[in-house]
Amino acid sequence: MENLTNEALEAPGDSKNFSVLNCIDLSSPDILNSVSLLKQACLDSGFFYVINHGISQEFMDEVFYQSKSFFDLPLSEKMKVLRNKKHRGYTPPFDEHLDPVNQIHGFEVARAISRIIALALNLEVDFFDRQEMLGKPIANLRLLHYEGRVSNPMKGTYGAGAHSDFGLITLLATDDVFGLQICKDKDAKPQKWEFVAPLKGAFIVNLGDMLERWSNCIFRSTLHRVLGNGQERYSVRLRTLWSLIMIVLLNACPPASRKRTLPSFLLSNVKLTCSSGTRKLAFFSSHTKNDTPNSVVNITGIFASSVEHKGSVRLMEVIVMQGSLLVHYCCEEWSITGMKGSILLVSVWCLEGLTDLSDLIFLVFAFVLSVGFSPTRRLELVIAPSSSLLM
Ligand SMILES: O=C(O)CCC(=O)C(=O)O
Ligand SMILES: [Fe+2]
Repeated sequence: MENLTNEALEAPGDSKNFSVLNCIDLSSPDILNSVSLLKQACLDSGFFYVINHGISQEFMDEVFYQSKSFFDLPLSEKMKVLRNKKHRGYTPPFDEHLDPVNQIHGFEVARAISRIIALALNLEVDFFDRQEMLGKPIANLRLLHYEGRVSNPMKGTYGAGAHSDFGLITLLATDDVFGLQICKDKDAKPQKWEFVAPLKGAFIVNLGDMLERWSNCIFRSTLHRVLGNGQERYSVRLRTLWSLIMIVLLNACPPASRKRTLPSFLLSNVKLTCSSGTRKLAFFSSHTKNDTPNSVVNITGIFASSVEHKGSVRLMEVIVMQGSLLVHYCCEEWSITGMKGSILLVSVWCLEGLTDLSDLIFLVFAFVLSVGFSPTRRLELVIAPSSSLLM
């Protein structure tokens, strides 16, 4: 457990406890300036503010008002809308409530930001904002209520524990109570946590793990957490993922090396035949400059086959949004004097409730077969309910 004093909980009067974030004005005609500010922020912490996003203050005030009214209801009332198996509804002690109307507003902001992100990655402006990507995004809107408890990091109690968000980007609106902290370097000892100040009318935006991966670890998905200081706190969070079905194949360099080359992206469509029929998939791959384009991804038969990197499979990650599933697959070769092998790690995160187990089994085995499983490989399969991720 980290070695923290209660200073971390004090209302941050001292500016050195703050992270100074760039502010992107979505209404600004100076797009080059926005791209530059956003790129700087994405390289630094992956956190920034957006202002003039087109969602009115009156609307946000109403959202917070409704949120507060809901959380003020007696528990018995709230339990009537207990979350369902798709994780929609009330979740004690955290509360969530899906409002599709509000999501439409949020998507427009996410779309506008994704266009600037694309430019910052030297991609076509509509790279992320196209039908396959954000056409029918999976998104998750939460109204969060932190009861007025005082967190104690030394005892491991938090408003929300340290995590990074998965997905593309997260939009966060908070009231004016401090609590959100980021840690730019998770490996630093001791870790340094900085407050992100609430900014009236702005959304705090942070990049998710997927964007970190897609950008070859250049853009950051930063660890963050929420500390309670005794005051009640409300926030509204929209996480955007992608369209319903998508495969992302990445021939990423080992994360440890954090190689600093911008990937180029290749987009094509493949068909996947699985237990519930043929599905059209948007297929994305990235490759580093050293790879020969197209040799990186070799699609055979019904599924993508292994990723070649200088003749051998080095590291491959496949992330599949299969309706409600997110499968994260990683194959890494190791070699210790005289011994060689590889590790296969398949994590299956069930985002919306596991509805079709046969699809899941199919996917896992397709992955394993596609790289040629051998006894020297260790296979780890992690199936985690979404609630453990959606903290
Ligand atoms: O409430 C906040 O300030 C942050 C919430 C958060 O990080 C999350 O829900 O992923
Ligand atoms: Fe988060």
